[in-house]
Amino acid sequence: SISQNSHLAVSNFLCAVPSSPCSATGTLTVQQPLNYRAGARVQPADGGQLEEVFEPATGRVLCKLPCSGEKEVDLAVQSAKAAFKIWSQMSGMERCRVMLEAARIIREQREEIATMETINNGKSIFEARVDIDISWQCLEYYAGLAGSLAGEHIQLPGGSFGYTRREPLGVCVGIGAWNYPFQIACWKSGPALACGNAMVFKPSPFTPISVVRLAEIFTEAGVPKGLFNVVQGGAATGQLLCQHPDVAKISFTGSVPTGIKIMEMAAKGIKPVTLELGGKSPLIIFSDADLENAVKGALMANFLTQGEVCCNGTRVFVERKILDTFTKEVVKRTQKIKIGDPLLEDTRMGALINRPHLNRVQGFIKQAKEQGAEVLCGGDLYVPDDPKLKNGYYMRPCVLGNCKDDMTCVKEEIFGPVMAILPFDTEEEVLERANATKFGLAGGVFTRDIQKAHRVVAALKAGMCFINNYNISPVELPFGGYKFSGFGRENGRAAIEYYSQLKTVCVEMGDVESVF
Ligand SMILES: NC(=O)c1ccc[n+]([C@@H]2O[C@H](COP(=O)([O-])OP(=O)(O)OC[C@H]3O[C@@H](n4cnc5c(N)ncnc54)[C@H](O)[C@@H]3O)[C@@H](O)[C@H]2O)c1
Ligand SMILES: C[N+](C)(C)CCCC=O
Repeated sequence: SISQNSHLAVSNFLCAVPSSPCSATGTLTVQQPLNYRAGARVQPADGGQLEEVFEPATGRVLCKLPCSGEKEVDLAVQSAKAAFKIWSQMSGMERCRVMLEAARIIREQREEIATMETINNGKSIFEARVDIDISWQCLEYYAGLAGSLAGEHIQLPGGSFGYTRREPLGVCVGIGAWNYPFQIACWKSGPALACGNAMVFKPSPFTPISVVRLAEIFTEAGVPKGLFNVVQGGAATGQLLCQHPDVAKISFTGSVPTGIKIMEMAAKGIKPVTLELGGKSPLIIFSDADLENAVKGALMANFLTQGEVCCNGTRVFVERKILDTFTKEVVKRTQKIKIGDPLLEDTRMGALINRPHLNRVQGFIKQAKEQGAEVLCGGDLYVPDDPKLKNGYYMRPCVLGNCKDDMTCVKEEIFGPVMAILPFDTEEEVLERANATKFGLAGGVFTRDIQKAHRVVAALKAGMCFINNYNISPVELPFGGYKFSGFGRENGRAAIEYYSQLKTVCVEMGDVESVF
């Protein structure tokens, strides 16, 4: 069971006593407006096109979202600029106190935020609670670092010296994906605010709701009005943000094609970027692994958030000696995953984000079959008995056997609940195959041989590697990709590098020795 995982234990403890649910599936009324600027919810100054926002569990329209234009984007950036002047002058300890208060409020509102996230994203409430816990832990962690951010003092000849100052960048733009809406906003705002920056955040137009609550929480915690703003919209709004001359940095989470466009725009303004992009990560199971843990790990690596997870280990390489035993057990457990109303306590898989995405995932499975893969379980649409869920976007989690490395289902990111099992014979062979991908976000290995485990992860060309576990998220550990999966890091001390800049000061204590 998922509760065996020690990194989820804190969350599970809190899960045991949920406060009364704020809303049931099919009933949430979205609080409007959804833009947030200068410390308040605002209608966009030039809201143009309306986007429909869906509740994945039921398929109903939750609200219509006005996409912000140039004027609104500029107002949000100006609001952030004004707040930056105040926030950046505060001491790290002062920022720490405000951020700790924000973390406390998130904890207090955990059930309400998790419910909102579940209704808008479709993931199970069980998982949404874990996401919210990771979110407040992130703010707590960076609050802790805020007070200790410092430069260096360097002695030079004759009593002269130099020192470095770690300074904020200014107005940072955060652009998020729809799979972890609240958590992505915290992973970006945590280090950004700790370093003294202001932020304008644009969530995915599919999941615009919970981030506005984060903005309200920051205000309630005491940040200067305008320090964290939310601008709603899709690609056009995102472009306006990236191209704005007063934006100092862009932190993006999303797909590789959009990441490329973001980098092009950033290049024109010489703006630093963090790119958290897609993946097709390998999970390697050796025959000496603890089979029970390896099976659990494979499920964790593939089926969280309906498989819509960037770092999923979707290429599961299994040493041939244990292929049949492992596969049988994985299939058995996958078939037992409880699908349905994501707000029910025992549901472990909810609905995919929207109908086009569900169709896309189904298309990958159809193509996999055409290319010779065998569907060992699932892959078909799931229609829950509850009539209110009949238009939701559900499918049964799928395990594919008889996979080959050149199949589309093994090469491309599916971003759905589809695991591909691939046999291997030797360590050398599996490493070669595991690294034969344009992506490099994550990777994992299950083995009882400690030397082999470290040798294998050292050879994996991926930014986030797991030994004998998968997809846990301690906020203390840096997270980010190699190759087409992006660059820059979120979480851990490493993220500070990406939200600050070093100023060097050289101090002369003697006379100037001029060459002229
Ligand atoms: N590495 C990570 O940490 C991580 C985490 C979550 C998701 N992802 C990746 O995200 C992808 C799924 O998310 P998605 O479908 O929302 O991705 P996406 O690239 O379609 O959209 C991501 C965000 O970018 C915005 N956007 C789209 N076009 C833009 C443009 N031209 N300029 C500026 N902004 C633009 C979108 O509105 C959205 O807010 C998957 O590939 C997944 O692997 C990566
Ligand atoms: C919290 N997880 C499961 C590690 C996911 C991180 C974000 C990727 O989509």
